[in-house]
Amino acid sequence: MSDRAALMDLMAPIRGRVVAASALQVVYAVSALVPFVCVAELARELLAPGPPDGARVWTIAAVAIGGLLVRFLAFGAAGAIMHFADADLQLHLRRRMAAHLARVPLGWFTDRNSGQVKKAVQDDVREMHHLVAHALLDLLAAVVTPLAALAYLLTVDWRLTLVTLLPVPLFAVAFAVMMRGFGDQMSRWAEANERINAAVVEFVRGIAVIKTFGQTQRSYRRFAEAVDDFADFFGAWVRPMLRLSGLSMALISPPTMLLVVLAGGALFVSQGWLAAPDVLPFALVGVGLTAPFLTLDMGSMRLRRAAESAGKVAALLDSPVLPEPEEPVAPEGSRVEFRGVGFSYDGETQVLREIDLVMEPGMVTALVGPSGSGKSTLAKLLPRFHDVTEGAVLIGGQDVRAIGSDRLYRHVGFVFQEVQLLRAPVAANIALGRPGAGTEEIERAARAAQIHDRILALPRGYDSVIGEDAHLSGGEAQRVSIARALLADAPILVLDEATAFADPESESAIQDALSTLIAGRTLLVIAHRLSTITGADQILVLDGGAVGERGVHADLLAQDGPYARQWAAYARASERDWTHDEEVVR
Ligand SMILES: Nc1ncnc2c1ncn2[C@@H]1O[C@H](COP(=O)(O)OP(=O)(O)OP(=O)(O)O)[C@@H](O)[C@H]1O
Repeated sequence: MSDRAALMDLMAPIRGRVVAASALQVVYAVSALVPFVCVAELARELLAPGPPDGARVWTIAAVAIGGLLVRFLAFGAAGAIMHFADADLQLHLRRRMAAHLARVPLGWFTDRNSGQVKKAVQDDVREMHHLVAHALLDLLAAVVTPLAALAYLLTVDWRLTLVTLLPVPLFAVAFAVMMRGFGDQMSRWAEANERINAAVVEFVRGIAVIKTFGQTQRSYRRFAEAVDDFADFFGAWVRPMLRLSGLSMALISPPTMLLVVLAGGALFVSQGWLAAPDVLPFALVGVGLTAPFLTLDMGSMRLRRAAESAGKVAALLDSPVLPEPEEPVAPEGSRVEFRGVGFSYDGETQVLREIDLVMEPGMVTALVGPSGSGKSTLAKLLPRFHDVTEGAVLIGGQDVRAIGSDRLYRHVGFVFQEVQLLRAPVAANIALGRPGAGTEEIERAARAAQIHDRILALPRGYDSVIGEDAHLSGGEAQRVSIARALLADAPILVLDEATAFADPESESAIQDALSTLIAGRTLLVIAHRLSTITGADQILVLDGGAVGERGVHADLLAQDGPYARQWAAYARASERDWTHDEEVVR
């Protein structure tokens, strides 16, 4: 769907009101002209030879006042209707987006997509507001008033009307020359801008490294060069354009228009083609004929931007949702089974293939393997962050796709690397695990997650709002999310153990919290710690998306394959870490 079609589509719920407001705006735009026309007509009447017609004079005066009244009423009504319609549209769109986002797969919320959501919900909807509430009506008035003026002038004298319009073709030529190669120049402009941005980002991001290695001058030079390039290019492009733009704008400016009208009028009167008072309407109304050329440019740019934003909102609303089962089933028990599971993010690259895995209740299954081998992807298929592209994932004998999401999350808890805390009180953040949980239960979970004391030390304890009066370290945030999972008390838990490495100070606290969390649960863990790996009931060694080896630690070591080699590397690394810690302590 094109952006423009998307815009029309999104505005469908308020179409009726847009039409009504546009009609009122047309009335406003025409009536805006009425007082000027009346003054011109009055002058023609009074200056005409012979005594003025009193009744006609009064009628003109009445029409002028009536026009003024209608103008104000129509303007107010059109604006009010559009503003109410706009408020409804924004609410409607944001509700639609929220409803849609509640149904997209959890795995869709990557960094990129979250940024996109923020932009669509805030900026893009606001951009559409500008269009609906302001630009559309302004654009309409900018076109209708001059058209009405043109129609009126044609009734006065069509020849002088044509003369009045003389500057328009000249303006068109100057404008066309100015816009030659505009597309190319715009893309060069964007490129130059991008280079500056990249240089700024490099400079700011790397500031610590840059300073440490004494590279400030060099890095700054790159930024300065990018800025100089940009300034040169911009100057070369814009200088001749400014001259042309000045010329074209001067051609259709009111003084030029007045000059043309008066010169043409003088000629017409001297030749006896027109009575002198008949020049007056042209001087009063004709001068504004070219006004839309000045505003149309701005209006059409806004329209384009709003259409672009609408395209992004539509794309968001179009992102595929996770199908919910019509008649959800209940899993019987918490045995987990991956049956011939294959998965691809993009439909082309196979990230997982032919995964078979059974996890009996209470069993610890460790996933190991090199970076990119598919551990996180596999783990995330269980809480249905994505749907498998081949095979099936079953819990308690039921396909996860047939279990309603509410029930699924009561069965499967997860603690992943990217800790998600809401801007809400700490207690509410923990209670997400089980809405309706009492204070006592929340505190018990926090205590078990080794975070209770830290929460009490916050300015308002459990009522402190995350991100406002509660600023938690990475490790503390992890413990809050562990408390949440503890409270949810799901029998199956998916865990990325790397969480434990994020914050060395609280590592042992996190370890204790995790041991409490995993006790007695069926656990699928992306394992990083020797103790978890050696103690696991089964270890899956992933290699390029397939299961390379599987078994318990001792058996795998005895096989002397990839696992044994990886293990040797782990052991060396952790020994080194340990020695390092010792040194620090000493
Ligand atoms: N959201 C995504 N969209 C597309 N491809 C992805 C996405 N997430 C991961 N991948 C790709 O899938 C493959 C497996 O990634 P995955 O994160 O599952 O591996 P991993 O074994 O957990 O790696 P690590 O130990 O580094 O976290 C990689 O090639 C990765 O680039």
